[in-house]
This record gives sequence, structure tokens and C-alpha cells, in this order.
Amino acid sequence: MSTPPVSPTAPRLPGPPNLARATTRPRGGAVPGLRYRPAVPADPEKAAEIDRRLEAWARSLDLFPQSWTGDFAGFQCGRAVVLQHPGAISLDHLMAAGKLLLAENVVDDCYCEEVEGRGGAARGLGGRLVIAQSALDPYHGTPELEEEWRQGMEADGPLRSYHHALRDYRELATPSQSDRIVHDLARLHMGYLAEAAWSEIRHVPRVWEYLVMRQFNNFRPCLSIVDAVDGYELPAALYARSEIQRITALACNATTIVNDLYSFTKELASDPTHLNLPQVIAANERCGLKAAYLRAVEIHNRIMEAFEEESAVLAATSPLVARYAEGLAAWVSGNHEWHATNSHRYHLPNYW
Ligand SMILES: CC(C)=CCC/C(C)=C(\C)COP(=O)(O)OP(=O)(O)O
Ligand SMILES: [Mg+2]
Repeated sequence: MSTPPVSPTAPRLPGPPNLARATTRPRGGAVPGLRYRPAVPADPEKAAEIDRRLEAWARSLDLFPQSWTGDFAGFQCGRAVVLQHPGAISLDHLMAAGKLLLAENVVDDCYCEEVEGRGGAARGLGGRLVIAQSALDPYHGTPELEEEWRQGMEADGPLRSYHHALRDYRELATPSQSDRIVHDLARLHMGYLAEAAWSEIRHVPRVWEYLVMRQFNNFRPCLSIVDAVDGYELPAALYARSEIQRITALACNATTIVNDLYSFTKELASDPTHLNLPQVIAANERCGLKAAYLRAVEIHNRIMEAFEEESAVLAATSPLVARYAEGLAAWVSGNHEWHATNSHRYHLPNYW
């Protein structure tokens, strides 16, 4: 079988970046020109307490080997959730957010990410993810088969972490809030599958296609819990409205592009073909990575601007919507702060 000819207009990756130019940045530096709002500072004692409890939880379920403890500490899960949920009504509510965040990362690292060296691979990912989805969305059948399923859910750290994190979340969330996150995690899994499929066939998407994939492979499950963690519910009928869905998606997309900007150097250092927004822009526009990076910042800023403007208009219509929009904005700010200051995990390119 002959290889189909490559269209001269097909996006082409720019080739390995010169990572000598992409060394470390000053600690805590934000991407120059990035539109963001300062986060409510994290109380270090609260963050440390969440980390301590999360590590104990992870150990009790044997979620990952001892040798990954350094990475767990470097990830700063406790600081992340304290920054992202400044209105959390209790430590238990922060713990629920922390368990979900930890579980989402265990699944991503162990099932999806090949470069992490923790078992993740594009091949066979669909089968692993459908079983992972059932850790959130229980199997119903005969008692015998349900028992087999229950035992199956104990098979590995990713399944145990999803199963137990969601079980604990259900205790403090309403049924519709729990159902919401189950659906948002299914969307996330669809995004993981698209990313894996493109990587297997070395497909370089158009910029809009990449952003569609990234709207699914997205922080949305984390923002989907902002009302529950703050101790109230945005009712399902309101949440389902298209204008609420839009501000939710804009906030989630802004925050996920922030990840692309801060993780750009880490990702290209481990895999020069890894897709992130600057890389996809460079491939489509046949420009250098610095120009592409600046264009990605501009796209992010326009999405942030739309989120801020549209959520302000909606907030004026009801105090409950205003509270929800504030919760989204707080998550966006806290997540930006976490990315900008997590020098264990992220380094900016030294373009500036
Ligand atoms: C916490 C959560 C819901 C994660 C799911 C999606 C995800 C892993 C991200 C949005 C982060 O993106 P990425 O895979 O690029 O992660 P790193 O850049 O390696 O931190
Ligand atoms: Mg990334």
C-alpha cells in the first residue's frame, strides 16, 4: 500500500525546538502579556494539611508506589485546591476536590501519558478508559456480575482512585452535581482518546480542531465542582442553560490553554511532537515557536475577555449565577497562580 501524498497545505510540526533557549524562568513568573486576575493567596498550613490527608488517603488505597512520593509532593495538590477553591466551606470539601484532582492525574499518568513511563499508552486506551468510566458510573446487572465488577474496580490505582474519590464526593454533593461530574469525566475521556488517536497516526490538526479536542481534554471536571465545594448547588435546570454552559466552557478553555502555555517547555523537552496550542499554531501558520506562542497568548486573552464580559452580564441577572461565575473565576485565577509558581513541574521558554 502506498503512502498518500502529503498536501503542501497540511499543517507540519516545526521540528525539535531549540531547548537551550527554553531553559528556566525566574521563580513565580507569569507569562508576559497574559490576561489573568490575581488569586486569593493560599494559606500554607491549610495546603499542607490537605497534602498530608491526601497522602494518607493515597497510601490507604495503595494508589501509587512509594517511589512516586517526590512527584506527589512536587505536584502540590493541596496548594492547588486551596488556591482554586477560596470559598470552600470545609476541609472535607477541599479534600473531596483534592481526591478528584489526584485521581484525575493518576488516570492520566498511568493510562494515557506515554512519556510519564507509568504504563500510559495510546494503544488500547479506549478499553482502559471505558473500565475507568465504570469506576464512576456503576455497572448494573445481576448480583453475581455486579460483584465481579466491584472486585474489578479494585484492580489498579487509577480505578481505585476514581471509585473512592467519586464515592466520597457523592456524600457532599447533590445527585445532579454528582451526575454532572460523571458526564464531564466522560467528556474528558473522549478528549484523551482523540489526543491518543492523533498521536498514533501522527495527525497534526488544524488550530480549531486542536481547540475542539482540548475543550474535551480539559480542566472542566475540576470546575464542574465549584458550587458543591462552596456548599451550594447551581440547580441543574439553570446549569443546563446555553449561556451558563458557554461561560463554563470559556472559563474551562482559558484555564486549559494556560496549561498549554506553562507546560509547553516540559512537553516539548520530553516529546518534540507533543501537541499543545503554540506547537499547533506553528505547524499551521508555518511560523516559529516564539511567534506561535505569542499568538496562543492572544487566543487565551480573547477567551478570558469573553468569559469576563459574558459572566458579568449573566451575574447581574441573579445572585446565584453571580456566585457561580465568581467560583469559576476563582478557579481560573487559582489555577493560573498554581501553574505560574509550580517550578517543580513547569518552566517557561526563555523567550522573554
Ligand atoms: C485535572 C484534570 C481534570 C486533568 C485532565 C486534563 C489534563 C491532564 C489537563 C488539562 C492538563 O493538561 P496536560 O495533560 O497537558 O498536563 P501537564 O501539562 O502535563 O501538566
Ligand atoms: Mg500540558
